[in-house]
Amino acid sequence: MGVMERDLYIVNPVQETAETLVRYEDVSKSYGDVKVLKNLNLNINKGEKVALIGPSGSGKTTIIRMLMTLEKPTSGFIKFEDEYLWHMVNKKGRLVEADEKHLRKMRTNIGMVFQHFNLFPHMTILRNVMEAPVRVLGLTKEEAKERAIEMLSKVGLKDHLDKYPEQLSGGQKQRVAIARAVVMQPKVMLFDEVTSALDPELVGEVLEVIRELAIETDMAMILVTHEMDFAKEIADRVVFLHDGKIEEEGTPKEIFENPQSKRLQTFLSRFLRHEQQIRLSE
Ligand SMILES: Nc1ncnc2c1ncn2[C@@H]1O[C@H](COP(=O)(O)OP(=O)(O)OP(=O)(O)O)[C@@H](O)[C@H]1O
Repeated sequence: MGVMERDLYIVNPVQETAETLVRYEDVSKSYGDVKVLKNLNLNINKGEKVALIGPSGSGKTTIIRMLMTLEKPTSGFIKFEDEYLWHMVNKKGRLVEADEKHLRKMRTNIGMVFQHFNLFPHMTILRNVMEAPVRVLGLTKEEAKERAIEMLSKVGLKDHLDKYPEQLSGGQKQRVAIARAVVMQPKVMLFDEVTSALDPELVGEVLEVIRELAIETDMAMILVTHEMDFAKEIADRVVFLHDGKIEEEGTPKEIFENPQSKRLQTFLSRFLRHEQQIRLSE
């Protein structure tokens, strides 16, 4: 790819196309006086797998929490297909703040897996996965059960349906959490550092499940991750954030093999040094 094309890609003109699923339009987020996201413009296409990388505090988690409707943007718009997430058109045809009903409807398109599994401790694994399809989608118990068993089989937990979360390892719990989100058939799945609370030997099994989902499904995925090899392998696009802004973005090959900005180069070299240290100490 020539230099000009690459430069254009970094600048990211974020044109909306028929393929656009999610679009952050000039989105800023502040906590008090602290601006943690600064005029973010970002397109996520249907089915696209996007990895968000960057130093601690650069705003990665905030980006996906706003999409999950857990944090409200201070300014700007988040478009989801033909609608806005945090806004809706009222009877007079004006764009106004979304009400709870609108947010609830929009949320059904979005699935999220957190660092900590957030399973219901008093429910079996099967009930954990069946609960939302019955309550939110209105499926019958039988339909939800069938769907849940299929999903739990996919993540390798068919033999644990009647167990409770406390009887499972961290890796298994995280696989249940993934099944619980994916069973809703969202259009986009959000993964927020889903392996960072796990013992190192359990990381692989969770990444493997996500990798398979990435290959098999046409859901879009946004992953906040510190697993660079994983990002390299499954992402269509990698977005590097620094201090609340997109500093650089590109294909994994561009970002990891030919980083342009000094900050990205520094970030990656620190990361590699850190990984080498871990390997040496093992
Ligand atoms: N509820 C909150 N109140 C105040 N400040 C917050 C809140 N949530 C996040 N922040 C701040 O916003 C900034 C961005 O946080 P965010 O979690 O999005 O970063 P991050 O890139 O995901 O970092 P990390 O890799 O450490 O998770 C940080 O400085 C954080 O301290």
